Amino acid sequence: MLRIEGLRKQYRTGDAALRGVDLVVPAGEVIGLIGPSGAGKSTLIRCVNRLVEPTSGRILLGDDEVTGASRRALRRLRRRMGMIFQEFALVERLTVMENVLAGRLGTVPFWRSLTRRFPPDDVRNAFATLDRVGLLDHVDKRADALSGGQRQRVGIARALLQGPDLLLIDEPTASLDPKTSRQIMRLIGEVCAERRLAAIVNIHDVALAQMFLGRIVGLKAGEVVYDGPSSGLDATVLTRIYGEEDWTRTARAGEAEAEDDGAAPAPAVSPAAAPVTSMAALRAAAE
Ligand SMILES: Nc1ncnc2c1ncn2[C@@H]1O[C@H](COP(=O)(O)OP(=O)(O)OP(=O)(O)O)[C@@H](O)[C@H]1O
Repeated sequence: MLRIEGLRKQYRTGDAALRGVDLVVPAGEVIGLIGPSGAGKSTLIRCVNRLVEPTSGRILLGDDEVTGASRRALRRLRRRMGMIFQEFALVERLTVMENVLAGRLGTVPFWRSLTRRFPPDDVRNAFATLDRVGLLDHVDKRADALSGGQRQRVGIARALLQGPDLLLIDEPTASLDPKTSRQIMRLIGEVCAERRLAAIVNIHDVALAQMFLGRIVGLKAGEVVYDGPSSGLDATVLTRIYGEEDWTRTARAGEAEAEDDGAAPAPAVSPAAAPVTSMAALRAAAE
């Protein structure tokens, strides 16, 4: 569970990006964070893992306080937070498997990374995770040979391999076509439910958020102006969040049925150990 209490962020420039945000995300729940440009969505996500230092307030992951944690404690806490990015953040010249194993770099001893061997359990887990996200046939492909949807699946698998309690997901579908976007959103919802992960998805596409996420938090000028079911996102609420516009079509689009994407459901395990070609690149990606 993630708990945020009275979170404020004032940048040195004087911008008050967050003005007292309270939010609880239970294990297994994925919330959609929406709001106009500049509302504070990215700041909120970055405060949770303290890439941006909060000005005041408390953030707790389970029973552990993120705010005020020492550098060492923060490193440990960050391992429990998987990040998924809009631009995927893959190492282009490395394979799918190597990119996914990068999710374990924070936990393997340095000598193992030098010998380019990961513990067999990590490798088994990587195969099972790649199977779960539908990429088992692509483990040896280089990242730069993948489609956008496949790249995002690698990003999801890498975050999952960390064994996180929380996923912080920044615009996961911004560079994807509409059908692939639906597949990725569906996959995120499924894996979070299966693994009881809390997740925050920063998302601009309101209809997509409404279609796949049960709960929506609307930010405006650093304040939560809506926190409720996605079915409650009607024209009045959208006006409160974004301002005046004809919202009738957006609100209706979110009610449309999602299409089936045929994602592979059953995990299979392969025990082979994977050599890693560039540990420096993997470490860079993991930091
Ligand atoms: N590094 C920074 N230094 C100073 N001000 C910043 C910084 N980052 C963000 N801000 C300001 O904080 C406010 C919130 O920005 P933030 O990027 O969190 O919004 P957002 O909702 O994620 O916007 P978008 O949807 O466009 O990404 C804005 O006024 C922005 O100008």
